[in-house]
Amino acid sequence: MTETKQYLANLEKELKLKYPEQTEFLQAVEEFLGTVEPFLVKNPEFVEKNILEMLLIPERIIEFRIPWMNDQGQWKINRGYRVQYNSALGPYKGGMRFHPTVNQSIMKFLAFEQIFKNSLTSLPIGGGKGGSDFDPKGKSDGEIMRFCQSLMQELQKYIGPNEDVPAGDIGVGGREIGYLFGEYKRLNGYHAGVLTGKPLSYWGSLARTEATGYGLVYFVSHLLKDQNDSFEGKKVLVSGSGNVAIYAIEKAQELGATVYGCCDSSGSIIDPEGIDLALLKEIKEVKRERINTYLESHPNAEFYPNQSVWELDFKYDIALPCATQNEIPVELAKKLVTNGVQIVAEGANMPTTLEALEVLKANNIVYCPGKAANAGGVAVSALEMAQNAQRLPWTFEKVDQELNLIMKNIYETCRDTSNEYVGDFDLVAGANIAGFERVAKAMLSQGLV
Ligand SMILES: NC(=O)C1=CN([C@@H]2O[C@H](COP(=O)(O)OP(=O)(O)OC[C@H]3O[C@@H](n4cnc5c(N)ncnc54)[C@H](OP(=O)(O)O)[C@@H]3O)[C@@H](O)[C@H]2O)C=CC1
Ligand SMILES: O=C(O)CCC(=O)C(=O)O
Repeated sequence: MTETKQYLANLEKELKLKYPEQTEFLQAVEEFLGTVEPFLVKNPEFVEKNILEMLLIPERIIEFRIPWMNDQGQWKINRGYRVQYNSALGPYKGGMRFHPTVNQSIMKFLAFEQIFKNSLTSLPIGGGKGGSDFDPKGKSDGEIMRFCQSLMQELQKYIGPNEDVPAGDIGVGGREIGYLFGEYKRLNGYHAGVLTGKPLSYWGSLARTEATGYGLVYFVSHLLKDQNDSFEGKKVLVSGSGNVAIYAIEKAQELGATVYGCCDSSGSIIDPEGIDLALLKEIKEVKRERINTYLESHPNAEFYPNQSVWELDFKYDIALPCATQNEIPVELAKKLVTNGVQIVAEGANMPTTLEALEVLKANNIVYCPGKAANAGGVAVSALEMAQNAQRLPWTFEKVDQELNLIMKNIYETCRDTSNEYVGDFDLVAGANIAGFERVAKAMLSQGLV
């Protein structure tokens, strides 16, 4: 084993001993450390100065309780988190997730990945993430509002337009950001730039709602262009049916693909005529219903209860996982292979397990890691911050054009960096090394802080 490999193995071993229960965090770190050796060999100063050990420890983790009252007058308590992981490149930036599975391991993995994602955008944003184990499903508007207000009572002490700028993630969209913003304003005055993903009537950015899904499809379209190919005529499946999934479907359809299926946590639908996106938006964005209600208007579609789209027997070209972490374990990766998939591009954060990734690699399936492919959302959040600071809203076309350029740049950076350091087309290594390089240089020049 080379000295650098040994150094990396020791870092990983120490973390495993310290946090054996933080499986998602350890997984994200293992994937990252497994790819950066060629860069460290060429740039030994980062090993000498122990930048990696510093990078692996979050600058700060804030954990707090969130008391709130339900509609029946009962007292409820949830846990809240904000992981302020790394501020070498700018204020901490990353979403808030409301989901019952949220714990410190999930928060840390998301914030860790966010550092490199944000770095890849080339915009001035550090890495952070937060959320709560609160389950928004089945809650009334009043309950959501009271919960968000209580969360912000505590979180407001730690955030600000130049300190830490949260946004949405699973379970947090425009409605929740609105309630969070209102409470921050009541306590601190009007600071438009303290949150992104705001509704348009008060300093939200046009195209932020669409940005992650559109950005994902732009990323893949630049990859396809490199292969003299395009989305035209491609068969696509998407997991999830939330913000990222819906706008990935919209852009893929616009570019000529047919998206046959998507899902939520209750099951999957396949529509042989292609997903009716207007109906899906009505079900998910307006009525907040379960996905099987799609069949009321499209009886020719099939509903597969409790099955993810990746479990189905269906031939398609492109898989866009847009639901959650580890939704593609090894057995489903094998299923993707037998279903004839050629490209897997992640809208979700870390939806593919490490073992599943090996299966995809072994079968020469092009794999686009989330930290590169889903960076469009946070990139447009940074553009929202720029608009808020300028006090000028940009047009949809301007933001969308910038987004496409940013995704092109991220794709090309990952491709070229992997060629330079690995001598191969490996977008995981490319994303990790290019994302790390910018952060590491900033950390080195800022000294021991
Ligand atoms: N929003 C953004 O800008 C960005 C989001 N991402 C990532 O994209 C993914 C989706 O986020 P987003 O669309 O915003 O979230 P939403 O809450 O809008 O949608 C999430 C979707 O995924 C499904 N889902 C979530 N958890 C599970 C689960 N455990 N099992 C099965 N299905 C599940 C949900 O189904 P159900 O409603 O039934 O739970 C829903 O359809 C996440 O991984 C997020 O981190 C990445 C970059 C930016
Ligand atoms: O827009 C943002 O700041 C957050 C986006 C996010 O949470 C993510 O990229 O995973």
